[in-house]
Amino acid sequence: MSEELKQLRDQIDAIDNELLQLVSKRAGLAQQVGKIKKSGIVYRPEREAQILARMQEQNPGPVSNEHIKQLFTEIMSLCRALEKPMNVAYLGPNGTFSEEAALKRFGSAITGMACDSIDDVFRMVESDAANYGVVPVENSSEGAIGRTMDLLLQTPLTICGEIQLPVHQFLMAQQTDLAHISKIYSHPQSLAQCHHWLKTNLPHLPDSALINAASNADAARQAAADKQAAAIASHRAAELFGLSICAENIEDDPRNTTRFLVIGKQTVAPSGKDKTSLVMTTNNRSGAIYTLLEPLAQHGVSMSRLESRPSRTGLWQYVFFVDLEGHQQNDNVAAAMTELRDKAAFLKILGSYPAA
Ligand SMILES: C=C(O[C@@H]1C=C(C(=O)O)C=C[C@H]1O)C(=O)O
Repeated sequence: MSEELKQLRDQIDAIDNELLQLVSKRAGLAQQVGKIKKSGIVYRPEREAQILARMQEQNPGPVSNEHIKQLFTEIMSLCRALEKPMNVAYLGPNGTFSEEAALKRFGSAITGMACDSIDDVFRMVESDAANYGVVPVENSSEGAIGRTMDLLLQTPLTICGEIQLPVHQFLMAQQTDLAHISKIYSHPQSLAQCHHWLKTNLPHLPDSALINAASNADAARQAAADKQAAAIASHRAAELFGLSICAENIEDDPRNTTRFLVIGKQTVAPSGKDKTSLVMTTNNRSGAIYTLLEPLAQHGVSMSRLESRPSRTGLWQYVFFVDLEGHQQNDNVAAAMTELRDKAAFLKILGSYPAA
């Protein structure tokens, strides 16, 4: 080994020793914080969001902000686990984008609970079998996930956070020759997201060869049992089921992103950069939606999302899901909510939480 290399490695070893001492000291402090928390609620999304924002602001480089965020998410994950172990439910099986989203937010020091359906994720949290749930709510190219929105309307749970996950789709099979593929399994939303790529690169496949699966991970499982089949799924699914990657990033829109919500039983304090989600109905007069949006405009509250869903209580009646900028404890949001309570036939605040 050259003298220069040895010197550099000696310095790295010394820094690792210091890092280990610092991480252990931090973990000890988190344990003490855990003892002070009387409510028993360990996870504080607003505090974690502030720490991640500060670390990215102060990041001197050369490590990217994205990697700094991952590193500190992991450090907080292990500190949290020392306060109290945490169960997080998500749409399974393992290898789905929902699992990826859960790990992105909570880090790896959690017990993951893969559920069979979005309904089950809600049930697990409602019954306290899980502390938190992670559910998909919208995709940038395919729009809203209707089931999640319908369940949000009924549930007593609150939204504690949001996760934006760039969704990259991979074509995977037992071998990598596209000519040998006679069918492709995937979740209908992933098939739709790769429509153009499939038509261009596998023109010999009829539409009947594109087979709906319950999830992308389930698609990978089926492809692992059939030599002529391929699956469209996440990179993690290929690893889990021992499949080879035939093509990467085959989504038609490279900015393709899915937004997930964290659901739980707590109200989250303001972080300084928050969102508030609510659902409301009008009294069905003409111009009624204008009446609902007017208080927001008057109090200078920006709306980042407006989505309507059939109300299921009457034909052509709708509920409106609205995301606002700001926390319900902010003066302008609180004032707008007070007015809305008077004007809306029904209003439910789903939660305020740190903006992703
Ligand atoms: C240590 C705490 O508990 C948890 C762990 C945190 C951390 O590791 O920094 C931050 C917030 C909480 O989710 C705390 O509330 O300060």
